[in-house]
Amino acid sequence: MAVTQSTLRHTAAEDALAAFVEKWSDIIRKRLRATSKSTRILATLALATSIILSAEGGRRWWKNRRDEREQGRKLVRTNSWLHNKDGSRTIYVPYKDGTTKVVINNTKPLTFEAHRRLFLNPPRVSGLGDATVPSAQTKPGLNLAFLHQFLSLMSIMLPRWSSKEAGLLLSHGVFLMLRTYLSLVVARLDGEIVRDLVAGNGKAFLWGLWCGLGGFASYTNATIKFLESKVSIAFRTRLTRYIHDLYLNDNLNYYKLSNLDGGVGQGADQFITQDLTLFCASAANLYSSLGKPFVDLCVFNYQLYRSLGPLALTGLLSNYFLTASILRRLSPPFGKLKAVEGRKEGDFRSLHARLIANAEEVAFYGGAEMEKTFLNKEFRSLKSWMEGIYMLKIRYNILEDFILKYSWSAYGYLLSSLPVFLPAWGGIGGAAEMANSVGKGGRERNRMREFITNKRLMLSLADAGGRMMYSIKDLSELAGHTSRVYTLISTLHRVHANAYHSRTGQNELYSLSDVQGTIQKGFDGVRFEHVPVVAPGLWPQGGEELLESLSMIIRSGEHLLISGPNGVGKSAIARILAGLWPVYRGLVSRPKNIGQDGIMFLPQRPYLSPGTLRDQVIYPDGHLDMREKRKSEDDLKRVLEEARLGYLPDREGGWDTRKEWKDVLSGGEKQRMGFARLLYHEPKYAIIDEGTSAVSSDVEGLLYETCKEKGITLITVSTRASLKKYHTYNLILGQGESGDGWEFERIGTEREKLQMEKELQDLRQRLAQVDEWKRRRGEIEDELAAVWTGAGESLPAPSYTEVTKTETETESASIGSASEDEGTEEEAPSYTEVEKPESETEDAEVQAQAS
Ligand SMILES: Nc1ncnc2c1ncn2[C@@H]1O[C@H](COP(=O)(O)OP(=O)(O)OP(=O)(O)O)[C@@H](O)[C@H]1O
Repeated sequence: MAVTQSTLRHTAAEDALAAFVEKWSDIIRKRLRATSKSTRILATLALATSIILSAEGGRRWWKNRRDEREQGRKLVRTNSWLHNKDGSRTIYVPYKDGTTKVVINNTKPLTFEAHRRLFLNPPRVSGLGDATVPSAQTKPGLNLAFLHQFLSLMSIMLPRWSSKEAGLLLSHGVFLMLRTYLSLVVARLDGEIVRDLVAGNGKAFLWGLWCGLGGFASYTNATIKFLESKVSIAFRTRLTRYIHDLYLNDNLNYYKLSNLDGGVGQGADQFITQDLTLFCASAANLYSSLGKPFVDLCVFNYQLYRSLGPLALTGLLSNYFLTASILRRLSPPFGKLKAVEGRKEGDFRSLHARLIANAEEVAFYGGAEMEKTFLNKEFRSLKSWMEGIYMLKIRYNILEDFILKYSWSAYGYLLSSLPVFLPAWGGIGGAAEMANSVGKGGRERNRMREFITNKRLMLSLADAGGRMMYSIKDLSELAGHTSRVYTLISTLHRVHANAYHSRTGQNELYSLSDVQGTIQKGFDGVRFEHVPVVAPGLWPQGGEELLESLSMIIRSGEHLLISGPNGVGKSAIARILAGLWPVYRGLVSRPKNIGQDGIMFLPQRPYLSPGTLRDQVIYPDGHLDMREKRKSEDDLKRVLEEARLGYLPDREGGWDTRKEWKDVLSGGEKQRMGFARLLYHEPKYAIIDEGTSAVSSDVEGLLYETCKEKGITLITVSTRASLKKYHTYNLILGQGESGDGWEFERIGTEREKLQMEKELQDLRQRLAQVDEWKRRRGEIEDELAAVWTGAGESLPAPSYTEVTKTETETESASIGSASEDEGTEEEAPSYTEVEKPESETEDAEVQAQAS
């Protein structure tokens, strides 16, 4: 029977297909017959052209894709990217077997300017204060400040309604609605299944079980979760790129943020990694966890209003407000607690990062115990803070459950009884009560039905309302994360725009609001005009003056040595010149940035970047920049040889080797790598801060001479006087009694000549004593000769080598026949042995000094 059925169905399907094909071929045939010959030729030509064109298009597309894949692989291998004409960058990231192309658009300066108002001049009503102290003034929580902060961040995360993020939010919303709709359909289906079961309708019952709604609902739920993660990562991408653009740019904000401003403490790492992630995740989660209950609340409230009347609705609404205000009043300040927790997490993490960065130094000192103490102390502080939060959460949860679960249900019964006790106010239910057209039994059944319906509604409503109320806690935690991210961005804006204004109207001396000097870029030389050298304090504190006023000028080809005792401010001059520290007064002129006509700084602590060996030599250039400069690997090899590092590519396994270079290279090698960079970039000016302290003195000389040969004007910061010979000028700091004086002099001037002459005079005086020493030696030799003759035999004075031999022989002889030999023969050579070489050495020394 079953077989017959399937065969039947099979033939029916074939028939239908045949009929379909027949029908359409008929139509096409008829149309063709109706068209003229020329139209047919034209159509054939058009078809042939389009086939040819699309084949060519396909071929080109395929070729482009292949080229792109090839380029991607190459760029990934060399760790570099493409600069596009509009300032954006194209990078390739590994994806599956190949690479995928990502275009990164830099945030435009105009966007930063537009946002500055939001972050530096918040509306007065938000209570965020002025730009001087961004958000630390206001406690993070559910207040207007939170609203302002959140909306400001939203303007970055959702820049346009046509952006990808808006699309994601929209589709997320659609799926959320779909889920609400599906839960309604499922509820109805539930009812139908029960009805069919009770009615004994097996076919309909099974059909109800097998309908594909379950699969669709699961798909919807999974998609909602997926879209939530997509929204979160899209928000995070926007914010991270924005922050990176503001953090890493020519204004050196990454240095100034922690060294001059201090608004975000030790650094931005915890803010950018942890707090940003938490903020984006909870913002995306809140959208879905608040969206559905909100829709439910609106729908169910309307239905209850219809069945229970206006009084019940007023009661319901006042209940919400009352509950929300009680919960808000009695809830601990979760926002603030979260913000402090974030800070403590950051401190703990940065201690670990510090240990990793300084592992070798700590290991040499054997400082594990001490470091452990620091780490445990920080962790204890974090742990007790978190325990405190959990204790507060328990109390809050008890209160929350009591109100939302028990008081609300009692209140619900009260509202459901309204149509019975106050029928005039009881909506449709009350009207039914008052109509009183049915008998007593009928009225009770009606009341029962109404009550059950209302209770169902009330339960759903309580669920939705409860979820909204539970979200109060999530919201205040979100407020904590929001405040952290807002603080970071507003501090970055403040550093970027240099927006330091004194609140009292009076500037503290040498604070960041007291910067009056000028820095001029593009000058062919280095010039300081009445510039105080000041070590800055963290805003709003003032700085510490190291030198009152410095004036000097260095032109191309004039090399300068800045010397002086430790901590006097030698590196400080380099920091001012590089723009790390502000020019508080006067004028600083310098060449433009790194480049052929520019200036390059070699810092005191050598820095090695992550990447290949090639990247170390060409830093801060990338591989593509190197190509654009038309430099080849042979050039790099030559540069390494000049820096006495020619063996590195062979030793490390080629230019593409990637290693933790800071551990692989020795101290001296790191410094020589700095010189290799200098010789690669060949800037016109270079500032070398203690750049050869770990390099042997013969190589040091060669490095200096090579740089000078290449036409690099050197400004060296060093305590080593031996470097003087490579320079034209010397700036000596730490002069005078208080140590804040300085002298700027030419090396090899009249004064220096006088000094040298004084030293020569000393030498001559010592040489004059040489004749005296010679006479004395003659006397001693005469005396000795007399002693020898007295012993009965005159021996020539033994040479140094002979002495060594004699000594050994003497030793063995003395072991063999200690009693036989008398002291005279053996003792005499040892006397001469000491005397002669000593006098010879003296002679040599004196001659060397004289020469
Ligand atoms: N980031 C900073 N913020 C504030 N003050 C600083 C900072 N860095 C250094 N200082 C202070 O500035 C002063 C000068 O430091 P600088 O590094 O210029 O000394 P230096 O003469 O180069 O010493 P050395 O020969 O030891 O390198 C020091 O007293 C130091 O404490």
